[in-house]
Amino acid sequence: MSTIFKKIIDKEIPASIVYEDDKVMAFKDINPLAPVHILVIPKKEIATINDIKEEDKELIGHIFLVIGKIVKDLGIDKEGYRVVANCNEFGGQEVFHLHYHILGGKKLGTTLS
Ligand SMILES: CCNC(=O)OC[C@H]1O[C@@H](n2cnc3c(=O)[nH]c(N)nc32)[C@H](O)[C@@H]1O
Repeated sequence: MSTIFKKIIDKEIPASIVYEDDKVMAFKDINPLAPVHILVIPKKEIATINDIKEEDKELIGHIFLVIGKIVKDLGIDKEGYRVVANCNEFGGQEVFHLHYHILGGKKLGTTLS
């Protein structure tokens, strides 16, 4: 089942893209919860963390290197930021296309639940 993120990948709907290569895209969250709130997604349609396969390990590693590049480009690498991935209902996942949230730009609270 296609998601709204697939439409963003296919440029069918707009997004404020901050990074793109052949395997990964990053764009600003439409409902930012912090001064910096970016979503980093694989272009490959992987629904949740549960669906990541052995064959995806290079891709997942690449996603984290892209996160490292984005936070450096934004100048928030040293002050700090949060990377969050939600899985399924209890994890609060709303869009079933794997995505990593980068939250930063302010001191974030410690509540993790
Ligand atoms: C709530 C955490 N669980 C989750 O699944 O996060 C999905 C995240 O995707 C965001 N979002 C939804 N639709 C769109 C859209 O069309 N465009 C953009 N740029 N972001 C979107 C939403 O605000 C949420 O933070």
